[in-house]
Amino acid sequence: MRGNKFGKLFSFVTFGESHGEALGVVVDGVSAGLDFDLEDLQRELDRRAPGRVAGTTNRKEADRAEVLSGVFEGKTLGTPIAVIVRNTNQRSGDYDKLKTEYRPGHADETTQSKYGIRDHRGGGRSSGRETLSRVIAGYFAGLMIPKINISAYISKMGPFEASLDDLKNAKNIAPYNFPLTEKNEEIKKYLLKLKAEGESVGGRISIHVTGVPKGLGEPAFDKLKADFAKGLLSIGACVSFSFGLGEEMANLKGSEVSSKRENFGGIEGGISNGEDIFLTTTFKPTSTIGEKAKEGRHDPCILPRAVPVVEAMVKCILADHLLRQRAYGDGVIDE
Ligand SMILES: Cc1cc2nc3c(=O)[nH]c(=O)nc-3n(C[C@H](O)[C@H](O)[C@H](O)COP(=O)(O)O)c2cc1C
Ligand SMILES: C=C(O[C@@H]1CC(C(=O)O)=C[C@@H](OP(=O)(O)O)[C@H]1O)C(=O)O
Repeated sequence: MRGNKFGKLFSFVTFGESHGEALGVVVDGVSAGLDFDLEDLQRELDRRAPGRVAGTTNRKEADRAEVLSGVFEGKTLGTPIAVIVRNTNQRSGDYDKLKTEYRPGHADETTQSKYGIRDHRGGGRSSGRETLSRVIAGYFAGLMIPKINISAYISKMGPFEASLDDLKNAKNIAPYNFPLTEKNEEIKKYLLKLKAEGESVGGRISIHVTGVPKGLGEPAFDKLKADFAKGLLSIGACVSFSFGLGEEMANLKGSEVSSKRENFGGIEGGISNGEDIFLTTTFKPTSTIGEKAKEGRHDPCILPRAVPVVEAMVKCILADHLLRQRAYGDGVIDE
């Protein structure tokens, strides 16, 4: 099975299955001498971890990061960084039926027919649990881009909608990552009801990035927007990506779209223009529904726990492009 590596100069390989021994990541391209803080890394993992928030999966995992290499006396060494997280709370019997019963929209049928073998337990390699490895990579990417700030939030989840202004007015949007935190109790009830009914719902995650230097991205295949698309669409259950006004552009005239540079979301010609970046991703409703959802431990909505994953992928892509820009020495570096 190929395609386990992401990035060019800042790159990482993720490994592990949801019901195996452990999952983890090897991150390559992290500069030497950066301050490493295990508590900060753990905080990022905790934001995504299962079993913490009512109305998400009940699988309780400590998700403790074990750093195996690449860090010495609180600093990065510049060598490959390997981190693992052990699985401790698998309930593999929940998946017995799924050996042969395939869930529309999940990876069961396509993986089985492509490889002739799969670890069916917990979705195996295709579990949303794989994304803990991305969160670890994102932590190290963040060390590489200290001047860039990335905030992702749920802009739509079922009937709940929020805007960037709502985010700007909010202090701490945990645990649901929805900016109108006064709705948290309602959200909890809504998600618990979906769970009890074996139903699921999708929505949108929006991302606001500040402090991005001008000049990241190349004009043809390595456009910054193209790498965002690939990185974000590679997150399980993400079904679309857009930037700036995105899909709304289909309904607008040129004079309306070009009236504000902001409408292009900080990327023109595939290259960052030095302004804030605005991205949007859509997530489908969780594929495990009905009796399988009621019997098992699933997220009735993926969005609350996908927010830190989205932020991590954006960090990795920006760190990679920043390194590429420095290395190629082609064009102006505006840092
Ligand atoms: C954080 C996170 C949690 C997820 N939780 C579940 C879940 O509990 N049940 C489920 O069926 N899918 C869940 N998914 C979605 C599956 O992982 C995803 O559908 C699967 O990897 C197939 O990929 P695709 O949907 O992109 O085709 C989750 C995804 C993420 C990112
Ligand atoms: C364990 C996690 O989420 C899992 C993602 C997932 C899926 O199909 O993607 C299915 C469930 O797995 P299990 O049945 O083993 O509990 C979720 O709990 C996690 O994100 O860490």
